Parts: sequence; C-alpha cells; structure tokens
Amino acid sequence: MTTDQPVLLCQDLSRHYSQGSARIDVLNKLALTVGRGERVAIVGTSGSGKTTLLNLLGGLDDPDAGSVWVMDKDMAVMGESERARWRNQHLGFVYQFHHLLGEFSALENVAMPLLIGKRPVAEARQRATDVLAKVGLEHRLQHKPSELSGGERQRVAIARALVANPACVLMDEPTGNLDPQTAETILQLLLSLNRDIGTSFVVVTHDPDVAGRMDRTLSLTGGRLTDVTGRE
Ligand SMILES: Nc1ncnc2c1ncn2[C@@H]1O[C@H](COP(=O)(O)OP(=O)(O)OP(=O)(O)O)[C@@H](O)[C@H]1O
Repeated sequence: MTTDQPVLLCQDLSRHYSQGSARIDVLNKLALTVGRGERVAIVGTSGSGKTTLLNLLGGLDDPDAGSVWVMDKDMAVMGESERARWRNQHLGFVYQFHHLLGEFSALENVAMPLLIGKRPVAEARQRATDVLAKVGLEHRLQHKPSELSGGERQRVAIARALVANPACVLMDEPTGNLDPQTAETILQLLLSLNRDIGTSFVVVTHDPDVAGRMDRTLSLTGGRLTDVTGRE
C-alpha cells in the first residue's frame, strides 16, 4: 500500500431507477478519485443524483455497472459482511437525518461503531469520551438525542463518524438546518480534524461557503462530475 493511494476511487459508475415504464438514468459512467486527506465538495441541482452517489460510495446501494474502491479494495467483490466490516473500518458517515439511536446516550451512540468492530468496551468508552470532548460535548455524555439541541446532535453524529479514525468521511449537508454560528463552529471543527488527522472528506452541500472551504468542488450534472472549483 503506497501513501498516495486514493481513499476512494470510482470508475464508470452507473445507476438508474425505473418508475413504471420510465427509466431515469441518474449516474452515467461517473468517475471520482479522492486522495488521502483531500476535501471534496459535491454540488448539483435538486434531483441531480447526489444522494444516489453518496449511497453508492458508502456501499449502502449497489451500482448497475462500474466499481467503487475503498482504500485498496473493490466493494463489488466483497461479501455482505466483509463489506460492512470494511466500511465500518474505513468510512464515516454524517447524513442529514443523523440516525442517532434514541434510547442510547451520546456516549453510547459514539462508542457503537467500535463495539460493532468488537473493540473492548472500556477502550470504546474511553475513545468515545475523548472524541466527544473534541467536539465540545464533554458535558453531555449521558444525554440522549432527545435531550440535545440540533447542533449538539450534529456534533454527536460527527463524533460517531470520526471515532474509528476513518480514512474518509462522507457527509450530506453537515451544516444544514443549523444556525450560521453553529454551522461555522462545526465547519471549523471538521477542518481542524482534517488538518490534524488527515481525514478525507466528501461533502454534498448546497452551501457555497462550505464548498469554498474544500480543496475541490465537483458539480454533478448529466450523471457525471465536472470540476468547477474556479479559484483565482
Ligand atoms: N428509489 C427511487 N425510485 C425512483 N426514482 C428515484 C429513487 N430515488 C431517487 N430517484 C430519482 O433519482 C434522481 C436523483 O435523486 P437523488 O436523491 O440522488 O438526488 P439529489 O441530487 O440528492 O437531490 P436533492 O438535492 O433534492 O436531495 C431524482 O430525480 C429522484 O427523483
């Protein structure tokens, strides 16, 4: 394994949906390479296929054709459980509806990926405590999601995405539905984690400010990605 190996690599990725007799070709031979520590924004109009792409990258859905490589492995050739393990080990997810488990505390939610990965309970709890402190929630460890604010829940979701030290975090509008100040705090936090740990990001966003703080902006149009970074 070389150090310049991409963390994510897609080739010829295609996905369509059928609606009655109609066929919607959402992704059409799409290509994407995300390097180690690279921050990539994905933008596109509503319905252009951003969620479809994110689901394929995360292995939550299968392409009609083409491949998704995570680190040095082709997701298509893995069995279901091996793929789940690989994903758990190398990818983190921050989706809009953060899917925190309502009956568990912030600490338990964040420790969950490590426990699923069969790490010892004491180690998982310690690591979850440390990561929650990093996102400024050391005083909210025992709160359940319903006892947290929207911004706090989003920070718990980020802590959970980062707890296993993934190579890459896939994010869908990580600052959506947050007030500007909380959004800025969360963005700063993500950028500092990228700087300190070298975690790569793939961020789907409608927010030009978020996109502008990534290394590259790719626009999803006609089922493919085009670089629209356009910096001076
Ligand atoms: N399960 C499905 N069955 C049929 N069509 C679908 C299905 N899921 C998505 N689509 C269609 O595929 C297209 C892409 O959807 P997708 O959710 O990926 O878009 P998006 O870019 O994430 O949109 P938004 O910004 O509005 O969230 C849309 O036209 C949508 O209607």
